[in-house]
Amino acid sequence: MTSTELGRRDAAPDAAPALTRARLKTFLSFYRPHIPLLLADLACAVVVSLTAVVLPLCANFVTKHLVPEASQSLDRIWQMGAVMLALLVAQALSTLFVDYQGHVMGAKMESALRRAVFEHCQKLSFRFYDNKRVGQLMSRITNDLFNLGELYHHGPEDLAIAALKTVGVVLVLSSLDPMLTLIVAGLLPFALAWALYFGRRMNRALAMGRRQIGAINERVEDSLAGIRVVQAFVGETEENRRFEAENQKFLESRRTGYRSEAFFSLGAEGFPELLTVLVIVLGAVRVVQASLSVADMLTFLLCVAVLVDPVRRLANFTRLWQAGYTGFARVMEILETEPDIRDRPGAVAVPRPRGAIRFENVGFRYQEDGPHVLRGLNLDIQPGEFVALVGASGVGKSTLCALIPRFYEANEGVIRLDGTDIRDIRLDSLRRHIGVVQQDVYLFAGTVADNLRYGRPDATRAEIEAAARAANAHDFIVALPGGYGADIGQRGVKLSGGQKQRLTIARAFLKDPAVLIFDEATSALDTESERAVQAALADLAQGRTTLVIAHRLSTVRHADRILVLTEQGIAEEGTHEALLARGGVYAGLVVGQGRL
Ligand SMILES: Nc1ncnc2c1ncn2[C@@H]1O[C@H](COP(=O)(O)OP(=O)(O)OP(=O)(O)O)[C@@H](O)[C@H]1O
Repeated sequence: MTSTELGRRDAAPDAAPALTRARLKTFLSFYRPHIPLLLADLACAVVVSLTAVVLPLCANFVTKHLVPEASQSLDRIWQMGAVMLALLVAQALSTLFVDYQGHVMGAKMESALRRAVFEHCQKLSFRFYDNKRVGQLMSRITNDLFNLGELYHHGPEDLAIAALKTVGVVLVLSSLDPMLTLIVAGLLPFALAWALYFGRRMNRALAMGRRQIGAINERVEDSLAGIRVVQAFVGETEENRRFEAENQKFLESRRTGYRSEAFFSLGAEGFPELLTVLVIVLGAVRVVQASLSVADMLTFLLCVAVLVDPVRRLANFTRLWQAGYTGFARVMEILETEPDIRDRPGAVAVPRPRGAIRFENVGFRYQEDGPHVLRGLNLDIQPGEFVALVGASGVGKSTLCALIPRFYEANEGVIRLDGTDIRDIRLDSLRRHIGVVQQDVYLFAGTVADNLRYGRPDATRAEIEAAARAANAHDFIVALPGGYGADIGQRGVKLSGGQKQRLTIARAFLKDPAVLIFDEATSALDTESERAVQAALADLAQGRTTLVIAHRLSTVRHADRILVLTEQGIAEEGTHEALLARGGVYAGLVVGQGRL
């Protein structure tokens, strides 16, 4: 399945997907590590069901046989009392086990699947995330998996208890009065149909509610993450309106859900009452006709109470199945999405490369049927060379750089690092040797030190400080309240643009890559910050191959080589002076920026 297909699925109605044999097999396979617990859970479910059936039988025995002979059997009544108490204890202990260990089993399965999904998400490429909404992914990893955990736990137990109780009770009742049993059992399908009908409507509304929660998540995330833009554009009213539209849809789904739930509960509570009245009236008639004893009628009444439980459980199972299986299918869609960028068979880890990069006839497009962003591109970069990439916005500078660490895979041609096709190098090894300082700086919520250490978790405090000094960041870091331990806020909001960029440079210093890709920030920094960033970059570039996507021509001046990218490919290359003298595209760009 492709990530585009997945993106479309999120917008599709939340219908439960078809249950195929293969899917069911996969669904059940997650029980495998928990078979002992599952069997214990089922054994307890058997105990719960049998005790529920045996207790009315005990009552029957006491009222039918022991009470009439009370003078000789008081002791036996006490004994029966003890037996019933023992049954109750067994039932209580089994219920306790099912409620506790059964839930733990479900939670373990849920958490293992959540880990698998999260780990799988880490492997999926940029292309997957280009087509995905984080809010919807979050709702798969949280809500969907919660529903699945519930199904894994309650599903087998509900089915086992419902089946055993129904069969047990019907057997007991038919041994007492087959005719009355037939009437009582004849009502069961109606009760079930009621429960299933309203249960299904309730589920549909619940599913709609879940989808709406995903949409609300998405809105909240988008709006709050972009709060600066919202406030700068005075977009609060529009944001509130868009949020409220989703919120209202959520309310509507809840309203529909609660209406069906009310009818569902009406059936769940009304059905036993109806059966009780029926058994009292018809039972009394049978007693008067001497075809039923009062003791048997009492047993009937006790059994009717037991019989309600399977109906409730079956309705509950359909709800769990609908929510859990839909969740399972949605989660499997992620797990079944093959990472499109993987290690080739036989790919190897390489030692620190010298840093020669070569593009041979490289072509790339983002969508299979989309336009080429790069086509027939040839490029040779020497180890240690400082190369600047310039060109109009959207010509593919960032794309070209993203192909080197294989964030995207070139569709045509070969890219080599020190002569080796990068697809023959293990992905982790390749990326470990390449440092990327992205244009839209991403810092994690946490402290300065945590962020710097990201590329090298074992870095010592001295190494972190050295990297920060090299990136011209040390002085501003120590001036922060808390210094290296200062909390920088979500995505580093408490720092300026230049400070954030210097932190990412320091992070790259610590990683010490052989190849450095620097996508310069387009947003203008003040002169001092720019100078600090430039000096840091110049230091960082020492002794490594550096590819800079330059938006400010001051970055370019001292480059060993400037590549001018146009839609037709590399149109010009040379030093700043040589290209100026040539009076071509580059000279035009320089004039356009008002700098010579
Ligand atoms: N993830 C993506 N999915 C689809 N198309 C994309 C994606 N990223 C970029 N593009 C398209 O590819 C083309 C090249 O984009 P790229 O970001 O490489 O240009 P650039 O030269 O780096 O631009 P800028 O100087 O503005 O950063 C553009 O037309 C852009 O719309």
